[in-house]
Amino acid sequence: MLLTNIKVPQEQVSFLQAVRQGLGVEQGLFFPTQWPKLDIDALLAMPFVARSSAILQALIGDELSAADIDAMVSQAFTFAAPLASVADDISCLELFHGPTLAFKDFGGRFMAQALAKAQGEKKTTIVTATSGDTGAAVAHAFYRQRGVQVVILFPKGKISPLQEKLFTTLGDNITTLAVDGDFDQCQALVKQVFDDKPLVQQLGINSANSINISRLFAQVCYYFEAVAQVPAAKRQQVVIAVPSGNFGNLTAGLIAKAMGLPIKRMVAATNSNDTVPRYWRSGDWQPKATVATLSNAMDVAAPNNWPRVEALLAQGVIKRDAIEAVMVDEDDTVLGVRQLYQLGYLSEPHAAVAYKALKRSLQSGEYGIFLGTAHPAKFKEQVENILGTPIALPEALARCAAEQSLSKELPASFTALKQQLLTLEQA
Ligand SMILES: N[C@@H](CCOP(=O)(O)O)C(=O)O
Repeated sequence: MLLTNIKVPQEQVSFLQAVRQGLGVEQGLFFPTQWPKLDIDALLAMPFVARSSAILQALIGDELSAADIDAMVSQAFTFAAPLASVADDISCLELFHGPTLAFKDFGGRFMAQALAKAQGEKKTTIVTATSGDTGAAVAHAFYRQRGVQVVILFPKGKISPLQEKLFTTLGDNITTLAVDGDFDQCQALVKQVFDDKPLVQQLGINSANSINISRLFAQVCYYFEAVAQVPAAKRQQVVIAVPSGNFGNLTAGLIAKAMGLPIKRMVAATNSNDTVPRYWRSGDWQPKATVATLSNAMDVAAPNNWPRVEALLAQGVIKRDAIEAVMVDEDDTVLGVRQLYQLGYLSEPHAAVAYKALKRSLQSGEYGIFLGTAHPAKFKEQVENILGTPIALPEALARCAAEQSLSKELPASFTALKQQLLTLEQA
């Protein structure tokens, strides 16, 4: 399967080249122009890992053997994505049963497998920006991997304390930089690194953000797993609400739909950082300064993956009415966490945003799924404040909670970042 640079379509690369390179020229994202059509009923009858391997084989093509892809998926997807019933015809797809308790484990771990195939042990420096969950997933997926240095940029003081502890306490080949700025500045810095060609060459620069297509392909698989768990009689009525920040998760769902998965509608749920819902209404792309919210991982003003959504629309494989864009403010987020708790379901602000957006969108006869992108305990303080009840820590969080953060501070400046990267190379 060839991937095309969305900005510079003459640049076309294979899957492994896209994995190796990360970003195309002029900061263009790689994306396929065609989508494989699959036998959906046969796929939905398969177990998760075997089905995911079949999906990824169809997306990647014959550049990797079926046996290789099987092995990669078996190594990466070692945890489940269960659908938890919350109310009549509403369920939460729980994507937080991996090692870092967030949906990013699917993509981060699969990318580690894909990069090993693409690069072997060739020296690589993975520069990644996080607004909360990507950082930990990437750090754990590449921790102590030979030949790989990971540098994670996060907005200082703007992610939850436990999200931060999960990746800033590891050390070894994981360097973490607390940037004096917001997530968008961190992401812009990562992209700027790709523009410095001598630096890219010298350090073997890559990114494990959803910039890298392997991250997104992996995420397509859990949408199939969601629909596979819906009662057969309801499968043509599925509406999925996605807590959206950088819009990789929504893009992965739309890819699944483009491949034939019966998803009636996708609801892009944002917090008050509502560039997309405003754009969807007005046609004006007007990112505003980021505001800090309870759902901090979605505090993104200029979602990186939006050009990929536009590409799917331009390809004609996704119709405009298949996407609804809904903003959920802070009061409604709090209400969502409380209402879910009253229904007997412990949740957290990101899932609550998706739940509230789903409730606004869902019509009679439809079956609603909202994505549970992170474990509630990652937002212990916020959830305890909202519910007034103590939240127990799973082992992964309890282990790192007491450890010392090893982060260094960094101004939001490319020169300062470059200096850090070069210092790391000399160490
Ligand atoms: N919400 C993300 C931001 C980075 O998104 P990515 O999908 O491009 O890695 C986070 O939690 O870090």
